[in-house]
Amino acid sequence: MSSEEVRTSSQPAAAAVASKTEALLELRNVTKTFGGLTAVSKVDLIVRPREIVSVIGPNGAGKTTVFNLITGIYEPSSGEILLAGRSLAGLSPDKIVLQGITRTFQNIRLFNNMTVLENVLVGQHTRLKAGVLGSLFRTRSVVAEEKRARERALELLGFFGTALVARQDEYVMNLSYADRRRVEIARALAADPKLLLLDEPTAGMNEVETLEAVKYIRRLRDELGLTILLIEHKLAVTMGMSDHIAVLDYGQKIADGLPDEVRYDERVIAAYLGRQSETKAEDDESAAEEA
Ligand SMILES: Nc1ncnc2c1ncn2[C@@H]1O[C@H](COP(=O)(O)OP(=O)(O)OP(=O)(O)O)[C@@H](O)[C@H]1O
Repeated sequence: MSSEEVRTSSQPAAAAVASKTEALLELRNVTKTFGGLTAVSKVDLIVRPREIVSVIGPNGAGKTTVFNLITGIYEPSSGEILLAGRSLAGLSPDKIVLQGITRTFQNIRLFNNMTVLENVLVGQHTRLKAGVLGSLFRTRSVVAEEKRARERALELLGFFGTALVARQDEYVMNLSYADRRRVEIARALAADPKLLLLDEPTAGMNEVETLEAVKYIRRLRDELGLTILLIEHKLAVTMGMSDHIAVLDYGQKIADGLPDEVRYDERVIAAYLGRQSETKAEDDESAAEEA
């Protein structure tokens, strides 16, 4: 698929005004080490409201670690992460969700033994007020809150059309891969985020499903006003919809710019080609060993 095919509707919208707008998310000189390994090294990143920003890079470049740092799964070894100017230091993942950051995962993480609707309801739990006593005695306010939560969950499923609403009582394990990705996004939306992190939202999808995903990611920004940071391996997808693209290699940010700037950046080309030739050399070595 060419980037032209993906770039079907709006051009990156926020880039023109980006330099004048305050950051929603800011990484300042963020480093994460695991023992002797530096997974993320002195990374700066700015994501402004209503931007779609991609983080790309070869395998092992540090992309997922950046997501885990933003969502509080890991603490930076040094540096700072701010949301709307406020540091997220020391906040647990739950508290970071309450600040307005939610995510999806590279390997879809849904509760397979729960229905589509129940999975989306789980996403709202951080926002529900019912305490233990209220839930036990099912007070009127708890019943009303549950009703509102179900309505909201159905509304979120409806964002993806009528198909998932019709299958609200189906176990998620019976859904197609593409539908499970949609349910995971609906669950992330249920916590009412400002910033949505999508970890490889089109992984495992065919070309038609990928184009569909590109459209709804744009709609998340255009209709729900969300800011989106995504990791994506399909370069045509990122090139077609990103306001800017940050490129990581061995934990360092080696480029950050408009799609066309990044596409022709010599360091970026070298990083991708370098890793490919490493992989090829490893393949050749193991083939030689096997022979
Ligand atoms: N919990 C951890 N403990 C030790 N090393 C880790 C841990 N998490 C990540 N790493 C290492 O940090 C580096 C960056 O990994 P990361 O998963 O962030 O890369 P990535 O760019 O997301 O890769 P991929 O595209 O393959 O998912 C790798 O060398 C990885 O082995």
